This record gives sequence, C-alpha cells and structure tokens, in this order.
Amino acid sequence: MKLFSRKLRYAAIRIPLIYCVFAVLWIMASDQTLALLLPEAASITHFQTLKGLLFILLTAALLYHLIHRQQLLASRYNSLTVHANDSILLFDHQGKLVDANDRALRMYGYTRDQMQHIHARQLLPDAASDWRSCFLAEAQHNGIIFESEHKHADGSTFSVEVSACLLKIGGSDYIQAIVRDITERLRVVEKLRESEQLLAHMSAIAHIGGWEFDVETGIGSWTREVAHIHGVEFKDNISAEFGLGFYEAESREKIEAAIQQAIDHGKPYDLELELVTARGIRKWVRTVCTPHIIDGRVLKLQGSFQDISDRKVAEDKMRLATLVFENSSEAIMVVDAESQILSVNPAFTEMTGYTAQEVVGKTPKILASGKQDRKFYEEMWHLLDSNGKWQGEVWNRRKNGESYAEWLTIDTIYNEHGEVIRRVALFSDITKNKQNQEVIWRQANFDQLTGLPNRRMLHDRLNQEILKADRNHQMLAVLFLDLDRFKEVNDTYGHLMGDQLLQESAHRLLHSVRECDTVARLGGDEFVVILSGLQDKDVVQDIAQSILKKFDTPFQLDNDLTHVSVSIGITIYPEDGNAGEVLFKNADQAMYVAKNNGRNRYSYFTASMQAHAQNRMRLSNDLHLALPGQQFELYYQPIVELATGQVHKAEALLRWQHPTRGMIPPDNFIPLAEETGLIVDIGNWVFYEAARQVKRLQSLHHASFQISINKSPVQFHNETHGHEAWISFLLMNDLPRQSIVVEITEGLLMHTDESISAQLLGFRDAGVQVALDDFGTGYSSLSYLKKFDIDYLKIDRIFVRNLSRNSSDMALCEAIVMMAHKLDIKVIAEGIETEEQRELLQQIGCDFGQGYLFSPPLPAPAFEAYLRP
Ligand SMILES: Nc1nc2c(ncn2[C@@H]2O[C@H](COP(=O)(O)OP(=O)(O)OP(=O)(O)O)[C@@H](O)[C@H]2O)c(=O)[nH]1
Repeated sequence: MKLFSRKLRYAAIRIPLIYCVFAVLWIMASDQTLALLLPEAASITHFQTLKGLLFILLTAALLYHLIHRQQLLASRYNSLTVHANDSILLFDHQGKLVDANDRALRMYGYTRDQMQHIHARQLLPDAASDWRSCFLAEAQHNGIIFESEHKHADGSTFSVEVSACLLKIGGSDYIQAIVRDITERLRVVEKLRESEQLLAHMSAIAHIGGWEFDVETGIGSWTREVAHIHGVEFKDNISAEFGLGFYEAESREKIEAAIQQAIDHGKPYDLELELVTARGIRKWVRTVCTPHIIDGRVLKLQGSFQDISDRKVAEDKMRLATLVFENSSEAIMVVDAESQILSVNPAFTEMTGYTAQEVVGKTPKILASGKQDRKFYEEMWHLLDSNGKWQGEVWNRRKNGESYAEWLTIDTIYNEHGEVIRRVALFSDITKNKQNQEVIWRQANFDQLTGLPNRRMLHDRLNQEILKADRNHQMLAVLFLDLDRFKEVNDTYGHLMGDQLLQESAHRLLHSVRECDTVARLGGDEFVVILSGLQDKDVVQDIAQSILKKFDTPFQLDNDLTHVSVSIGITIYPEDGNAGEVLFKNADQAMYVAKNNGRNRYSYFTASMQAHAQNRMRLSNDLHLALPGQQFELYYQPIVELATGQVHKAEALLRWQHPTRGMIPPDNFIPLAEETGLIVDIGNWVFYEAARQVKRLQSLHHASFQISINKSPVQFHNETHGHEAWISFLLMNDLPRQSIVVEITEGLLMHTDESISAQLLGFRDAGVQVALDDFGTGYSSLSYLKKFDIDYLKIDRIFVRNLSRNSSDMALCEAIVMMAHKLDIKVIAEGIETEEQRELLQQIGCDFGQGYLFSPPLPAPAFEAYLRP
C-alpha cells in the first residue's frame, strides 16, 4: 500500500515534467528543423500550424492514454473495494470518516450520506474509550490486526477483526481500517471450542483418548486423557519407548508384535492389555490402531486408547456371578417385575425337574403345591412390597408331582426410580432337614417304647390344658400311675417282656380315657394321664376305676399270663395346685399313698398330704445340716444272751436331736435320708461312731463285744465299694471283724443284684457278721440265707408282741428258730417286753433277746453304766 502510493506520488510529478521537457524540446527542435528545412517564412508559418496541430494530436493521444489508464485503475480499485467482503474505512487524523466501501455501509447499516458525517467513535460501543486505539494500535507503519467489538447503526454490537494502518495521503495522515465481521467465525470457533471441551469431557468420562505415531520420526503424541490414563503429565511429543515402557513383559510383547505388523503390513490391531501407570496402579487398557497408508506406505499409526479397568472388574464380577449362578447348590430363579421367570440355574433344574426352557416366560406358580393358602401369599407379597425381602419355608411341587419343602429367600432389585425391575429367589431343598427335624422332634417329645408323649411333651400339654381350663372355667385332673411290682416282671420274664407289658399298659390306658385326654409315659413304669375339660370331679373317679379294671385282665407275656396292677395318685386343678409342677408333685404323693395303702388302688391328693409333704420338705432341708451340725447320736440297746443273761452285744440305734423339734424318731427321717441319698454319709458316720464305741466297750466290758448297725438298701445301691472301706477301717483300728454286725432288711435280699451280692459276700469273706432284720415280714427265701451266709435272724417284734403258749406266733417263732439253727444261724428276738415273752423264747431255743424288758436304747454313757456290774 505504501509502495503503491509512492509510485503514484512520483508519477504525478514525473509525467508533467516529462511532458514539459517533451513539449519544450518539441517546440524548439521542430522550430529549428523547420527553419533549416524551409527558408520561406510563409511556408514556416504553414508548417508551424501543422506542427502545432500534430502536437495537439499527439498530446491528445497521450492524454487519452493516461486518462484511459487512470480510468482502468480506478475501475479496478473500485471493483476491489466494492466487491470486497470486508469493510474498508478511511478516517482522517481526527477520526472523521473520509471514505468507506459499500460493504461498510451494509455492515454498519448506514446510508452513504449518513456515512459521510460519521466519526469513528460512532462505530464503537459506548464503552469504548479511545476511538484511535480501537481502530489503530501503535504499530503505525506495519499495520496491525486485532479483534474488537463494533456497533451497528441500530446500536447492536458485533464482533470484528480490524486490520488497520496509518496512511499518508497528500501529506495528510489517514487511518485505513479493513473491518471484517467475525461474528460467524467466532460462533464457529466457540462451537468448536465447546465441542472440543465436550470431547475432552466425554473422553475423560469414557476414559478414552487418541494417539498418533509417526513411523518416520518415531515420535508420537497422545491426548490428555491418554496421558492421564498413564498417570503422567500431558506433553506434546512422546517417544515410542516411553509409551511402551508402561507395559509389563507379556503385554509389551503383544503390543510390540502388533505394532510391527501394523508398520510392516498395514495391519490394524485391537488389543486389551495390562499396564502399570507411573503411579504404580495396575490398569487394563484397550488400544485400537489404524495404520495411515499413503501410496502403499504406512506413514502413521493412529488409534484410540481406553482405560477399561472398570469394565474388566465388572466383567470379572459378572464372570464370578455367572459362576456362582451356574454352580450354586442353591436353586436360583430370577423374575421380572411382572413375576415372569427370566432365568434359572442348573440347581433349579436339579431341584424342581424343570429345565430353563420349560420355565422361562412362565411365573413361579408353576411350582405351587397348593399347600400354602391365599393368606400366606398375601403376607409374603405384603412384605415383599414393603421391604423387598422375604424369607421362609414353602412347600412346592417338582415337575414329577412330588412335594418338597424349600427354604426360600426373595430379594428385590430396583431401578434408579425405585421401581421393581427384578426379584431374585434363592431356595434350597429342606425336605430331608424337615424329616430329620420331625424325627428329632418326635424323639424329643415322645417315648420311643410306647409312642406316648414323654415327660417334656407332657409338661407342654399340661400347661396348655391349664390355660384352656382357665379360659373355659373348667377343671382338670392329673393321674399319676405307677405299675405295681413291675420290677418282678422284669426279673422274672426279662426286660423285653417288661417292655411288652409297658406297651400293652400304654394301650390299655389309651383305651381307658377320651380322645381329648393325654396319656404320657414319664419313664420306667410311670405314666401320667391328664383328664381335661372337667365339669364334674366324679368322672375322675370313674376313669380311675376303669383304669384299675383294665389292669385286672392279665397280661399275656409269651406263653405266660401275668397280673400287674397299677397304683394311681389323683390331683385336681385348680383345687390342689395352680401350676403344672405342683400338680405332678401332688399326684406323685397321692400315688405313694395308694402304694402304701396296698397298691392296686387310687388315692386323691389331700390337704394333709400336702402338709405332710411340706413337713418332709422342711425336714429334708434340716437333715442336710444334721451331720455337719453334729445333731446325730447313737443309742445302744443291749442284746441279751437268753440262756445266760449276759450282754456282749448291742444294737446301735440312730437318734436325731433336732435343734428346734427335739428328738426325731428314725422312722421319720431315715426314709427321707434314703430318698435324698444322705443315708450314705449318715450310715458311714454310724459305722465309724459304732466302731469307736465298740472298741471302748471291748476294753471296758468284754473283749468280744459286738455292736450291730443297720445298713439301708440305699447304701448298698449307692456305694458299691462301701464295705471295703469299713473292713479296712476295722483292720487299721485293730478291731476284730466280728466287732460290727451289719443288719440288713429282707427287701435287700429279695432284690439283690450283682453289686449287692458282691458286697454281702465281701462282708462274709472278711468275717463281718450279717444279721437279717425284721425277719418274717417279708418273703425271704431260705436259699438267700444260705447263699449269703447270714449269721443272725432277728424275729420281728410283731411276732413277739403277742407271744403266748400255743399261739400261732409261738409256732412261727419256734419254726424260725429251728430252721435258723438248722442253717447254723443264731436268732435274736426283738421287742421283748415281758418276762413271759423272754421265758417262752428261751424255751424254744431263741439265742438272744432285745427289748424294753432288758433296757430301752441308751446313750453311750448310760449304756456303759448299764453294762457295769
Ligand atoms: N422293661 C423295662 N423296665 C424298665 C424300663 N424302665 C425302667 N424299668 C424298670 O422298671 C422298674 C420300676 O420299678 P419300681 O416302680 O421302682 O418298682 P416296682 O417293682 O414297680 O414296685 P412298686 O412301684 O413299688 O410297686 C425298675 O426295675 C426298672 O429297672 C423300661 O423301659 N423297660
């Protein structure tokens, strides 16, 4: 623009100058030439006119040429400015617009007339402070290009790119501004920027980026996201080695081979590889490559690069889930929100018999067994709808029609709007468990032998019946039954026959009561009957009678018939007690009363029984304190040799000096001590005390003095080696074995088992003598007396009490003495109170006597005094 303007400037001076020179030269040269050629002045004038005309012609042609050229230039310039796509504005140094092309008029929205009066400021937004800087920066000579905001005639603004420069025209400064409306360009740029941002954003979200590798230079580049995936700062250029350095051996081998193939043969690749980022994080990536081939040569490799770690984890999870689904031993069924089955696993098929093809698209109703009612499913759905979960037992049906029990767990899967999309049902076959549970339940609640409810079940039933009775204002009765002398059946016929009898007894009991009543076996030969819903107490008696009657019929055991009766204790709710336990205890007590009253009968529980029981309870508590409290004392009753009147024997009799109740007779507490097992300790104390006393009497009175002590059957049962301790005690204390005589009851002999026999024979072998107490009241067999080498028989006081000459008791006593002597057994008569009794016994040869005639039982000091001559 500058060059062009200088040329123009010089042309304006040069051309007139050349013209002047040419014209002067022409006038002078032509005049000279004419003067030389034409001597005549007339001809000269004539030629000068011609010469003048020629000059005019030439200069006119020249002028035409110049004007024509100028017109051409102007028209070219015009077409440049008119058709220019940019506005061209020319301002003078004060900012006044001097000229503008048509485009400028259109761009700014002014007419040419309006434009003639425009100042640069008017084309700028109101906020623009300096019009000059907005059209022209400081670089005045080289011009400047910058972006700015301009204003339309209507006041709206638009973005422009201004290319401005300072011009000097005719010695004055002008500013020329070529203004381009870049609103559209900026919009496109903005859009591009936005889409780039979006791409970067998406790239970051998808963890995907791009890369490029120049095969010639070995230099590559990658996007920010790819750099981010590698855990490094973004930079423009990276080497191939840098990029490959992140892969571990196996992955690196794969990618290097793939790159080589891509370079050598233009083969694209798509690989999933494992790399370790600069931060040491292991990642799975997918790299896809497309070789860029021109003229058969691979120039570049380009591709995408994506972090697929999340997908890999998801895939692993999916794989695992599939594995679990396929291999679970629990059946799994997935249904959609409409309960249509979507998929089932192999365990489902195994459990139900239905294949996936058979059930997919159907509903779980296909499995329904009909065992659950509508209410069951309503509750299930209610729970599922409210908290999405349900768990419980369901009976379903297999394809083959068989019912089975399953433990079912249902879970619900929701979408992001909280709507149900899936329900997953897991179930396992618990039919076997249930059967086992049933067996266990039966074993826990029923008696194996008779099939009757056992003690545990009985308690439950009784408690239920009590509640029912309360509700209905009714009574109930508890009957406690114990077979009479059942042990003899076992002993005689064997245990198996005993079992058979128990089964038959159960059968008879069941047939003696109503359906609604309960018959239970407590164990052994004990049964309990609960008669429920009673309005009238009398019916109880009738039922008890009918039970007794049922037992009148003999039991058939193998080929034998045997009679077994039953003793029944009865208690009534709520009269006799208000809790199950109390009722059992009461009935048990009443049963004992029935037994004591001769068996084969029933007995009602009464208030006096209760008082008695309470008394026993208190006594039992006190009894526990008696031994440590040294409340026991041994009394001694002399055993007199009837023939000589000498006393070398005595029976030790236990006395309990109760701290508040005074002296308690043995009959009151010995049975209690036996029941509680305390008899063992008490019996031992008796032995050691008697042994201590006998030693004293042997030294004070007679060297072979003997004291007999009573040993209860319970001691024999509970202490299988008790006799050994006693024998060694005698040995250690230098006491002859005969010093102590052990008194046993007939009952013990009748019910001996191996252990009792061993103990009795142990006494015999050690030389400790044994006396059989209360002889004649039981059913001792002579063979027992012989077998156990019994040393003394004690004739019970009931035979002595009514002894008179020629009486039957006299005959009995005589027979006992004779029989005993035949067996080499000495006889002691108990309860001698009169001289006549003594005489008669002596006459029939009874060896010893014991009774008030001689002395009552005495405390040790008194007894010692008694022995003193
Ligand atoms: N056959 C058999 N006998 C049992 C069973 N359970 C316990 N017994 C026996 O049943 C007998 C119960 O005897 P008791 O009730 O103590 O005495 P009893 O001979 O019936 O005499 P009383 O009850 O006093 O009339 C014991 O000998 C036990 O060994 C069993 O399941 N089968």
